[in-house]
Amino acid sequence: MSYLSHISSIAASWLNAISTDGVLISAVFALVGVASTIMIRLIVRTIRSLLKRKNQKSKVNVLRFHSEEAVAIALAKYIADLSVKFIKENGSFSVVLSGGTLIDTLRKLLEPPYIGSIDWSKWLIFFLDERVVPLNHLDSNYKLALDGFLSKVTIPKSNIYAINDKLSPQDAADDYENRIKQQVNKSKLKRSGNSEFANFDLMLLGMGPDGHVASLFCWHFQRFERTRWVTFIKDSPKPPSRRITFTFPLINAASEIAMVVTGEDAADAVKIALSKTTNSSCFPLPVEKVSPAGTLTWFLDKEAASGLSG
Ligand SMILES: O=C1O[C@H](COP(=O)(O)O)[C@@H](O)[C@H](O)[C@H]1O
Repeated sequence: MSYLSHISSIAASWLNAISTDGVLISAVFALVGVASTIMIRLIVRTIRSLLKRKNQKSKVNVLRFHSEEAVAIALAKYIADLSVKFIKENGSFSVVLSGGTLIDTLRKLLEPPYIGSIDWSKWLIFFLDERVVPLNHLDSNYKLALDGFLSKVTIPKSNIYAINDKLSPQDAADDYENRIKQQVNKSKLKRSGNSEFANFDLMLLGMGPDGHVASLFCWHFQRFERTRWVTFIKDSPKPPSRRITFTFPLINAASEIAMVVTGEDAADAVKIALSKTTNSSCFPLPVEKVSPAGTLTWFLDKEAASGLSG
């Protein structure tokens, strides 16, 4: 790339020789040289990252069940099997939880055989997104997970990474991102092979009827974030408005993602995402940007899958 600066300086010296105002012309050429070098670097970097993303093809499984109960049963087995696998491989199992209906769908893990056989002491829990409210507030995803799941298993408290609820959305996002980075630096979490981002073992995602995942919504720029690990939103279309959220690069650096979707409300978004039909109002839907380094497994009940053929 430096040949551009070189050419600019040769041209500048020619003009310098023929111009009475050579200093000005040299400065202009030097500036043009620097600007074009920067632009070419940016273009090359963008093309490289687009190619990398194109090459990152997830393995996708779509599992359809006759009822929400059957989804809950299959999900528990899938999670328990991954727990054994990752604990064997890494000595720990890093799990990222969504809020919403997902927490109730985890209920079969609280029953035999899983409750007694899973090595809960090795689990590390993070939150995919969180509402910036006190942790004991009814809107808190942490409270939802604590009441419905975490208080009923023996995961050490120090392995549960709640957000700092005393901070503003921006500071809470920075703080959560830094805490995840610290765990990577201490090797408690792995780093992704393809990127700088943390590589969580399993992310459990829910999806809203509008196709949002985490707190990444249509018509909101957070879903285009490329460098941050965790970002914030102050005008979430779904209340409460102030939230923090993992970004897509961090989500897509995961080894396994389960997309757990139940109920008729979600059928349109599921159809758009899985039958690749286009959607005039928001393209692509946030859920369509979920494309992990590893495997994406959809868990759908009959209602959620009702728009799919077959
Ligand atoms: O606001 C949120 O919504 C999504 C979807 O929730 P659901 O109740 O429709 O399953 C959830 O995944 C996210 O964590 C939450 O903050």
